[in-house]
Amino acid sequence: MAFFNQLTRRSLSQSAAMSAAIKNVTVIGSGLMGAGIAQVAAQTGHTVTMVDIDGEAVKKAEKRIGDSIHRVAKKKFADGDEANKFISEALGRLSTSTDAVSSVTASDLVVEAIVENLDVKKKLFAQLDAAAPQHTIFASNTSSLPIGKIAEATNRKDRFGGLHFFNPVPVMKLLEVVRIPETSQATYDAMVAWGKTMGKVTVACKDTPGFIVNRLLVPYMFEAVRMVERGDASPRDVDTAMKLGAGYPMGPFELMDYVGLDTGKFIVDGWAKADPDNPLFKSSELVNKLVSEGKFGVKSGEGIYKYKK
Ligand SMILES: CCCCCCCC(=O)CC(=O)SCCNC(=O)CCNC(=O)[C@H](O)C(C)(C)COP(=O)(O)OP(=O)(O)OC[C@H]1O[C@@H](n2cnc3c(N)ncnc32)[C@H](O)[C@@H]1OP(=O)(O)O
Ligand SMILES: NC(=O)C1=CN([C@@H]2O[C@H](COP(=O)(O)OP(=O)(O)OC[C@H]3O[C@@H](n4cnc5c(N)ncnc54)[C@H](O)[C@@H]3O)[C@@H](O)[C@H]2O)C=CC1
Repeated sequence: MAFFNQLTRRSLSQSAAMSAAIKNVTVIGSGLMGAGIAQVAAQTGHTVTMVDIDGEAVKKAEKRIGDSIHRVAKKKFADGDEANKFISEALGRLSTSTDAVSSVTASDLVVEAIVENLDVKKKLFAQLDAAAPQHTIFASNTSSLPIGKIAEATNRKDRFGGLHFFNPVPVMKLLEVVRIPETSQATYDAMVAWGKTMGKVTVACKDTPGFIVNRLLVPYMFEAVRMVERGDASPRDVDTAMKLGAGYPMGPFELMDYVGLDTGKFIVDGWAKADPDNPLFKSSELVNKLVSEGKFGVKSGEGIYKYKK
């Protein structure tokens, strides 16, 4: 018992040391998710570098962060001066870059939120592994790819895990923390502790397809698409039905447009490849067609529905 307590104390103090050390955060990818993660990290006192290969994407992200942080501050502070102070301090902690490798040299934690493609993620992590300090924890925000496969690109599997946020990050309270067999206890504890400093409620999940939420949500969305493809109901009526009949804040088609049909397609295509006989992972002609036309949803101005640009 004394030995166990000693071990527990040691691992707790190790993880406390690691989480206390998470001050500098690099977020790679400044799309829907990366911008949200960078914003919340800056709001909660971290020094943040937000990186994207695309300079235009960085500019768009800065605009989205500006809008979102004003909404957050308005809700948080009745006093306008306090709200302005909160905004300017948070934005003061956030810088941007288009060079991933040079942005991790002083990083304690790297959260990757780039395109949902295994080879692209592995290539990025291999480059970062060579440049980041030894203590730096690497995490992927992937929706559907195996964390263990992404980690193979590095020599730091013990300091690698999944940190899966939800869209919109400043609003959604959940963070799924995913460990692979090699993730050390200290790394896992540091990721959970960091999630709490980000104001999130964490749940633990093994490295299984879709973790918890997406394993349930993605088949539900694609079943809604199949219903429309069969001509059983219109997207509008399905959305209305699920909002008013099941209490969901958005119907499945509104949510697909919100998260991005391209991301949805990457997810089911990947799962179908790994498990071709699973009827829940069948792709959809409608989604494939929209994605091939560049209709990704809200972010491109059109998906299932049309949006004002
Ligand atoms: C194809 C399959 C692909 C799957 C892809 C994988 C995806 C993943 O890996 C995991 C995911 O993220 S799944 C998506 C999870 N997200 C959801 O389910 C969102 C559902 N929608 C909602 O909760 C609300 O409609 C929502 C909160 C979005 C908006 O709420 P409302 O409709 O009530 O609209 P508002 O009145 O504008 O907002 C309500 C309150 O929230 C604040 N707010 C909204 N957006 C914000 C943002 N971006 N930044 C900061 N604050 C924001 C807003 O201020 C408002 O606050 P109150 O003034 O207090 O009401
Ligand atoms: N959209 C959603 O609701 C959610 C998405 N995710 C996951 O988060 C990740 C990002 O998704 P989104 O933000 O929706 O995508 P997005 O398409 O909005 O943004 C991705 C960004 O990554 C950039 N990028 C691509 N390759 C890069 C590289 N090598 N280096 C630096 N930047 C690069 C792109 O220029 C783009 O700006 C994906 O893995 C996705 O599965 C996780 C939770 C929710």
